[in-house]
Amino acid sequence: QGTRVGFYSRSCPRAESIVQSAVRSGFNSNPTVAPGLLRMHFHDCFVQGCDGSILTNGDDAEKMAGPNRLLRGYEVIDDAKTQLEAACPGVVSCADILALAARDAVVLSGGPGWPVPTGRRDGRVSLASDASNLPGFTDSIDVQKQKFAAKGLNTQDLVTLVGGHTIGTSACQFFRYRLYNFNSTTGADPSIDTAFLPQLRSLCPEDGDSSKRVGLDDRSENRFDNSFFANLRNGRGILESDQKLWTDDSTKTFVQRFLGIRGLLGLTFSAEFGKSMVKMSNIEVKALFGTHFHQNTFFSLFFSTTHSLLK
Ligand code: HEM
Ligand SMILES: [Ca+2]
Ligand SMILES: [Ca+2]
Repeated sequence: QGTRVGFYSRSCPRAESIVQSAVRSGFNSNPTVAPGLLRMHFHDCFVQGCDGSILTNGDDAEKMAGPNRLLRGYEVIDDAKTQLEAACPGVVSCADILALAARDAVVLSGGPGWPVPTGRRDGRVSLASDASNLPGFTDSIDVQKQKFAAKGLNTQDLVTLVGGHTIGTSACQFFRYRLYNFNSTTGADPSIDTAFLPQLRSLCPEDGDSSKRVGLDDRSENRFDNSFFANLRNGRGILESDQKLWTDDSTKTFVQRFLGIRGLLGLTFSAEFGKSMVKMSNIEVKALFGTHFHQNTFFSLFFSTTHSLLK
């Protein structure tokens, strides 16, 4: 794929620990940067590949697009970049900082760690109009699957990665329409647990503040755990797109497997999450000479040569 674990082990040996300490100190002063950084990496990878394009400033840059406007944690990436430039000027890409920071954010939230392949090049293109690749909260399962498949991610990756909603929050604006006048018979989206509905309505009143935030994983928004999937089973998903993972048979099986439903081959969320994250973080990785093949060839030649020279 053009990336490999330990890419900076010679050129900037402290790279990973510098990112980790920046994420930790950002998290200590504001824990919401953890979900923020995980989501930022996802939004980077789905637009122009994992190339740091989400970080570019400008009136028409990606970060100005609707789905990106509420991203959080930019200050943590800036802090890590500043420290890395002091330690190893011009070596570590912003795309790699995002990939490492997403992993570190999951670990700080009590989730799994995984080795992050590095060696991404930063891109130069960042256009708000490209953000239409990103999945939307009203997307059907078919559309969600198509958008993930377009990035080389299968149905299991979709369910696993959306499991990232085990941490973090959503503004009322993205799901309030499910609570009032959703359809003429019941008033609310019928897939919402009837015991949960009054709670959601009091958190997001019909004429209330649309920027008010509600945990995506009810009662476990700070903990990277399995609870998100149990909430889907119980009709307690917050986003329409999340709750549909339970109504559609093709995705429901994976939710059930994460829940360890009897008769189905079990899947361990923490282990699968790391694997799917590595796949996601290799989306359209920029190569030095235009193709992945060339980049791989270049690096393996380069490293085997330097290695034998150093021996
Ligand atoms: C069908 C796919 C997805 C849709 C439609 C979707 C949509 C959303 C929406 C609408 C929010 C609320 C944003 C806000 O109010 O600030 C959100 C939050 C979040 N998303 Fe997703 N998402 C998807 C997949 C993913 C994936 C693959 C990841 C990571 C692997 C992810 C990680 C997060 C996190 C961590 C938050 C909380 C952000 C925070 O607290 O600041 N999402 N998502
Ligand atoms: Ca990108
Ligand atoms: Ca959780």
